[in-house]
Amino acid sequence: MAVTTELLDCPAPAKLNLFLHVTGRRPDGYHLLQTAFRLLDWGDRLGFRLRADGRIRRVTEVPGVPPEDDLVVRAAHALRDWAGERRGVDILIDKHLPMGGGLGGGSSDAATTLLALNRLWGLHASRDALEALALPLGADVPFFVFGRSAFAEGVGERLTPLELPPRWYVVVAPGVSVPTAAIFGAKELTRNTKPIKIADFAMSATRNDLERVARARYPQIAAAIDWLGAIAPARMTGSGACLFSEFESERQARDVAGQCPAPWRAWAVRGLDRHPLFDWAG
Ligand SMILES: C[C@](O)(CO)[C@H](O)COP(=O)(O)OP(=O)(O)OC[C@H]1O[C@@H](n2ccc(N)nc2=O)[C@H](O)[C@@H]1O
Ligand SMILES: Nc1ncnc2c1ncn2[C@@H]1O[C@H](COP(=O)(O)OP(=O)(O)OP(=O)(O)O)[C@@H](O)[C@H]1O
Repeated sequence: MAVTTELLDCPAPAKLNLFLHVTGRRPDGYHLLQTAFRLLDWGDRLGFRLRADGRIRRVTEVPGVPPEDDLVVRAAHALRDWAGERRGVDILIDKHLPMGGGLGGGSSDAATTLLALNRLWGLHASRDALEALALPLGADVPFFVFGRSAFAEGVGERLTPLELPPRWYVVVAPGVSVPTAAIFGAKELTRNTKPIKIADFAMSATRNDLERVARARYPQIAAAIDWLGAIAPARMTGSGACLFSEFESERQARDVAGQCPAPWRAWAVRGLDRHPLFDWAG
């Protein structure tokens, strides 16, 4: 029988890939990347309630994602098996991030689950241990556990902290959902960008190598990048579909977001330096 306890309410912030270079491909088909991750002050919210009976249940419907496939459920099982924990949890999801948006919504939900259950179950797992559990769940999940702006290499799991200036972003969702695997699998994708040094990272000297493929396949993405790009330099995040521009002030960002034509959606959001649950890993 479930025990009624307090709900632990936790944020699952979005990320942007400020740039994304594809530098190679591993024999297993996964791609070697260089990217700069930035957390955003905007995301999903998750609720966790302890269960004494050992069951792990997602108690909210997420359209298109059966509970057994949900990364939050898979993350909870991975952590419980690793720790030998006997208690369970009910998980509520309040989705705000567009799915298949390149904002890392599912990955961030999974990382928040690892961080929250580490606390709820009193496991005291180290950040390194949580990052190791995170990687099999998805290439972006270790970054959200790492919890700071980062320069990432490998498939995204080799993370170096990156100091970034305070910035605002306009994020535009062009109303399509992009399957990451199809973009990485495209024949026309270039996979030989020369590696850069972390110290050489600058927005103007980098790009998103996945953007050309996504633009060609999704005219809505091309049209939205062209609209935003006429106002400020604009770029796709991750494998799309969302795109963004960077601004120094909230006022500029809000002004541009307010001009976004329907049916596209736009948000003005602040870049974060730290994940709000940063202290929840040892
Ligand atoms: C595009 C990014 O969001 C950039 O941060 C990530 O590289 C994708 O991370 P993710 O959504 O967590 O992706 P995963 O769930 O691990 O992988 C989805 C699929 O994308 C492809 N994939 C992903 C990451 C990577 N470095 N190389 C790949 O080729 C693989 O076909 C994989 O089956
Ligand atoms: N909790 C979850 N929230 C969203 N998607 C989930 C979740 N669990 C599993 N998924 C699956 O993951 C897929 C990708 O969703 P997500 O929103 O993370 O994409 P994304 O923002 O493009 O991610 P990335 O930037 O990491 O490529 C969804 O289409 C869905 O099938």
